[in-house]
Amino acid sequence: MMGAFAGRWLTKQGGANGALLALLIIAIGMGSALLGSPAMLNTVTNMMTALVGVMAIALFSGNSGALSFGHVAFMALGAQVSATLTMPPALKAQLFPALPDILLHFQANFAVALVLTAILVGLFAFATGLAIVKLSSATIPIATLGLLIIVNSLIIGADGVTRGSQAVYGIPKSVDIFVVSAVAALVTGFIALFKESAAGLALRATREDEAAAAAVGVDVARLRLLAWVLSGAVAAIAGALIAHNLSVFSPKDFYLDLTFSLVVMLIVGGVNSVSGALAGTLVVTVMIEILRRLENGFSLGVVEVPQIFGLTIIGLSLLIMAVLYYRPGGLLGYRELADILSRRSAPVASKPHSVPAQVTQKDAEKHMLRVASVSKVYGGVKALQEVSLEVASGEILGLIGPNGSGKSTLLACISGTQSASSGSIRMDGAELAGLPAFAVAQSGIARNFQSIRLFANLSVLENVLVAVLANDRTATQASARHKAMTLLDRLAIAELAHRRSGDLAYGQQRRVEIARALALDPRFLLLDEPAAGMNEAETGDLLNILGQTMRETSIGLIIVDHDMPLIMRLCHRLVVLNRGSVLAVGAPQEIQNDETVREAYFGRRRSGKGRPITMQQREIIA
Ligand SMILES: Nc1ncnc2c1ncn2[C@@H]1O[C@H](COP(=O)(O)OP(=O)(O)OP(=O)(O)O)[C@@H](O)[C@H]1O
Repeated sequence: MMGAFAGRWLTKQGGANGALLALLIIAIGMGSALLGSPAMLNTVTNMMTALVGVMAIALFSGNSGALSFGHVAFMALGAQVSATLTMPPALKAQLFPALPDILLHFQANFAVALVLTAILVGLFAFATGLAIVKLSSATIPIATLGLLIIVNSLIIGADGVTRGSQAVYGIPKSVDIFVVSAVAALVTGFIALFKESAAGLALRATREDEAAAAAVGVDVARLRLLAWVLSGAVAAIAGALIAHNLSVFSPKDFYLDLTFSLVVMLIVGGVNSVSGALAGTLVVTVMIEILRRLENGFSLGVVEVPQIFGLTIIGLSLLIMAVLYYRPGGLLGYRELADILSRRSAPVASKPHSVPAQVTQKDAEKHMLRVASVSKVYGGVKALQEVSLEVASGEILGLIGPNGSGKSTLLACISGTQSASSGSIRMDGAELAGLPAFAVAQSGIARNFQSIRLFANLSVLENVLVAVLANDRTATQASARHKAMTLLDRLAIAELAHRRSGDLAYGQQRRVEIARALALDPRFLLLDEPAAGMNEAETGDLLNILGQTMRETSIGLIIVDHDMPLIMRLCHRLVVLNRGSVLAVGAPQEIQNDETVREAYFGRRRSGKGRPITMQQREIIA
């Protein structure tokens, strides 16, 4: 159990990057303790507490792609809770008159309080996260800002137990440069590990494309909730560190100003990189120190510049605008310290593993996918009307029909990307209609998308790894990598494994998408125009790959394509859709000679209604 857990969490890259960043943080902390002036020591201590807050936001926002303005609320709660847990009862009685007796008399040391604070605020994050993770990446920032405002108001309102808007003082001073450096190093190392873990990788896939991630079996909401809770607990630790460093705080210390500074640090360094979060914190801290000194007025030789009110905040605003304009990905973009030190701007290709020929075990068991009377209505558009079809293991079913006849909609309904308005979709008797896309994928139905939807900023290997890890809970990172490399080798793209998938040529991207779908070990594969945009040679290669896959596995395939020669050569049976209904079903030769199909196409042409028939459609009626 522990072995499997570690196998999914620990990666060489995450470990190396985490260790490097942790060492750097310890070096900065120890360097300032040994060599720095008291003022510098103070600045570095404050920077380390801010760093823990920045890392908390990086954990959620960097991996999920949804920016949070609400984490300072968890910091406020962290400060409040750890102060309450550590202060002497007599002082608590004076400051918090309405505090329940049990809390009044409970007094823990800092280490115990820190753990309890992380757990309690983590539970609060869980409760709030249940709603927040259901929102889209575009609406999460505003919802999290709302959370900050609500928590701030609640803290001020509950003055009997929080001291309201007044300062809480007398908090034991338990934090020095050594404590804060150790905590910051641990937190940063943990977040670097999380980023490369199975959960972190899947979360980064959802950042790139939620629908595509769900289609390979990733439960987006569950992973976002995990990251939200972990990051809430880390933010609470940051708040506790601030309280026990300064010994005093008030709610205004944990509000919009701090939120703005932390978000600036994160964006300046690069929200998608843990090393970037550290770099941003260093750069912005130095800048704040300089601007604060200049804010009170300074001399430029002959010219005396007077006090400039708000210079610090103006400077930070200009900095963030400049970074967003010149380097939208922040100083480090997607790069990590470990990549930079090994001089890799992007990971380089490695030799593929020696791989067995067989990817998926040939399954003796026969599976059936049955679509019965499925309809789909979009507003006033009846995209599908009472469509029924079935496909068996090992069968290749071609789904053809004019543009807009409902082919993509049918694939979307089967895969759970869209929910059918009515009807039933059963695999081996189990109802799939109504299941979310990730559950349909996990039950054994894989798909590609008509317009390619790769996780563009992940490597080719990572694209496939996400799918392997999401569908095999027992897979370790090592075993999943081996399987992913095997699939890439099968698709003849193993040498591209470490390239950023968004940089590949169209035909190569199509192959990555198919490898990613096969990584689910699917019982049925739904391919929507897999040959679109490919030249003749690429289409021929694809045909060979699909043919070989079908020979070696028992996958049932539904393929949509306008490339009639490909459909005719590949498919055992064809279903023709027309205006959302099944027009004909039969062997390719029968369909070619089918009067209804011929009439439907001729009819459309003669009447002049609808779109003109394509060259490929002309072939079917030729
Ligand atoms: N999200 C949507 N909202 C509204 N209407 C939609 C939506 N998706 C598809 N439609 C409509 O449903 C009908 C079927 O579209 P669909 O994309 O399934 O056809 P298709 O056969 O796959 O076409 P093509 O061959 O061009 O890909 C069309 O009239 C289309 O405009």
